[in-house]
Amino acid sequence: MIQELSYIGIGSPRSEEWRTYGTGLLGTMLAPDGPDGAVRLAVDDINYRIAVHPAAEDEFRYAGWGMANETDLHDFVDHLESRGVAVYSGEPGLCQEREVAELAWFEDPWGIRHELTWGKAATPLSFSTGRTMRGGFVTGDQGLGHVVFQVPDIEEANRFYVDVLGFRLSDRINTKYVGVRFYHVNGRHHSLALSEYPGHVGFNHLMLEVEHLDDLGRMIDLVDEHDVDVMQSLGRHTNDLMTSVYIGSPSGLQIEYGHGGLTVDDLSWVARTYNRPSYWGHKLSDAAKSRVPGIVKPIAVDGLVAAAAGAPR
Ligand SMILES: Cc1ccc(O)c(O)c1CC[C@@H]1C(=O)CC[C@]2(C)C(=O)CC[C@@H]12
Ligand SMILES: [Fe+2]
Repeated sequence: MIQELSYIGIGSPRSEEWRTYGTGLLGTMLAPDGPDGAVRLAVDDINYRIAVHPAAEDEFRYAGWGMANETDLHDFVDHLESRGVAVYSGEPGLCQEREVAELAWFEDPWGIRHELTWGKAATPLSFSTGRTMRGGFVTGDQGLGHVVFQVPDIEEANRFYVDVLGFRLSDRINTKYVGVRFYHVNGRHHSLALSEYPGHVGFNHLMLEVEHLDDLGRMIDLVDEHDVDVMQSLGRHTNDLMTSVYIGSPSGLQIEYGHGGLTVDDLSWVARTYNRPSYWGHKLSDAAKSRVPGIVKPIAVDGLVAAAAGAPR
């Protein structure tokens, strides 16, 4: 079973800007660069959890999921193969770069790459925040945070992520405009959410949760000192009760910066359907309305690009 969201990687022409964005605004810690010059950021004593690889265009590269141990990883790979998923084992050089003991990877039906790992390197007492903060990030047995992908077909995605990968549904939010499903793999209300976006596949946001409301408030104060837009104003979500703000980044994806998220207990949890995303706030800014929602690409349909075939952008 997948235990946690462990790390993520993106590619970006503006990777260098993540040094000041990551430390001065997010409050993450700069870790040593990767072998390709990737900017790497730590949010706790795990050596790094966010990698921004230099690339010609913004792209989602991979999400890394942590397994409990080597037996669990091997059993899970066997399970995936029995369900017809092509799984590739990570070469020693790749394991070294990700700083994990072992790695296996596969792609979802639309090419979103997932890496299954165990034994990621940690250095006790190594973490300190990149800017002055009252506390740190909420990680531990809740993992890095959560990732949200846009997929062209939410029902097909649900079959893959739930029936094959074992993500557990926390709840759904269905509005006039969008359908989103939220999934947990540990106490965190969701480590993964999927939003339906016909004709497209995308990476909308990474959520990082801080222990103290003050550190969310101060981040909002600091936005003006960086070349960054607020995409959704401060608000509180109906399902996970998270108080958060969404900001842009140098690389297309958004960062949801939150505090006070709910934890779930599988023994008693019952999935609900909500008809609105937030109790209050989370107003879309003009910047958000004028921009593509994340690192979003049209998917190929019968050799044509969906956008060219008339799908909504
Ligand atoms: C509604 C909600 C609850 C908890 C969260 O952590 C969270 O990020 C959200 C917002 C999800 C958000 C949305 O509702 C509108 C459509 C969005 C912008 C997408 O296309 C992906 C994320 C989606
Ligand atoms: Fe979120």
